[in-house]
Amino acid sequence: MDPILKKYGWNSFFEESFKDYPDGYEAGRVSIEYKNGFKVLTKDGEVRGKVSGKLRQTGIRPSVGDWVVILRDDSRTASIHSILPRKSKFSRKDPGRVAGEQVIVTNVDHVFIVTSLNRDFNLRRLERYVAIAKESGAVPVVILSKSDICDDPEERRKEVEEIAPGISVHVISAIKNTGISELMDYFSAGNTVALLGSSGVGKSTLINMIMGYERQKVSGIREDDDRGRHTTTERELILLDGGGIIIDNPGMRELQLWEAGEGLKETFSDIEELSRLCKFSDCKHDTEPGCAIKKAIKEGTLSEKRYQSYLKLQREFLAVEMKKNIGLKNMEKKKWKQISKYANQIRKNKEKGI
Ligand SMILES: Nc1nc2c(ncn2[C@@H]2O[C@H](COP(=O)(O)OP(=O)(O)OP(=O)(O)O)[C@@H](O)[C@H]2O)c(=O)[nH]1
Ligand SMILES: [Zn+2]
Repeated sequence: MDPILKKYGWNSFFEESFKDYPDGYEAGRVSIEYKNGFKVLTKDGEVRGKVSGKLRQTGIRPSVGDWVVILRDDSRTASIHSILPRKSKFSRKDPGRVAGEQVIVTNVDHVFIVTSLNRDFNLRRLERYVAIAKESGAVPVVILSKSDICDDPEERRKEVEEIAPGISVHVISAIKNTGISELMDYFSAGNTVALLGSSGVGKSTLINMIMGYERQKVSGIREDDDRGRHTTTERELILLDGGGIIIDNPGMRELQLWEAGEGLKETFSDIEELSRLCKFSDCKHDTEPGCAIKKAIKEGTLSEKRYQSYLKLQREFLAVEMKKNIGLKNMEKKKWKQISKYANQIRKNKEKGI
């Protein structure tokens, strides 16, 4: 396996889907998305990648983090022929389309869910982020930041561990430089970490500390101005000196539960398990007798707030699913409209003898 690609996160999973490509095709990882192209890291350095006509037709666009298959035009430019299957994927509803999916980043191994130990601390929001992270296929890690301004960080840690069983929780302070060296274990060679969290929780500060220097804002880099290209996002996949990969990730703030069926179930596995104990298999956990959820709430083994949070996220998820279906139906309608228009045209041409 190529040692340089390995540094960028290449592994047997991607190798397996790449192995049947003929000679001349190369694998590379998308590190930045520009308005009309991508920066792709290859074993021979960076190239500027453009999506091939065939890939464009599929409607699937590469995202930061993707492993892509390229054919070079020359040493610095290449066309992107395909996207290798993704190990994990963060997406949200495309703000520009009714029910379009916008993939934000892919192939993330660990996602740091950062929340600060001040007013931002909110167990319900954490549950939501954990569900999104689980659904993506990445492993969630909770980072409780700014412990220096919290009276009882260990108490908060316990609360988080309760709602997110099995998930690692780290308490850190950038000011006091505590808890950060433990995070370095996640930056082993080839492992990709992305950060998720509200504005102001200290994500940039943490990235700077991990990188060991004050990183320039990606948006400030305008290396392509001379050719009229600009970065469209501030997202960048960065290789750390000590190995490991970090995706600096402003866009992840507005993530919705785009796809969260399994992620939601896993996050609330306690509730899912309880509901299996209800007397009726279609129990609405409302007024039915023998309801295990109502019983657990009454006995204090399940918190009412957690149950409400579960219901809320489930409603949100169902609403998105509905929108998706409406979007699909509209797409279908449009397609048939086009087909009948085309058929009419053919008929008219025939009548005219064209
Ligand atoms: N008290 C305290 N403040 C911190 C700590 N880490 C970061 N801050 C401060 O929190 C503020 C926000 O930090 P940022 O790193 O910019 O937060 P961010 O999450 O990157 O915010 P966005 O870029 O808006 O997403 C800054 O004023 C930091 O100095 C910490 O450990 N303790
Ligand atoms: Zn029930």
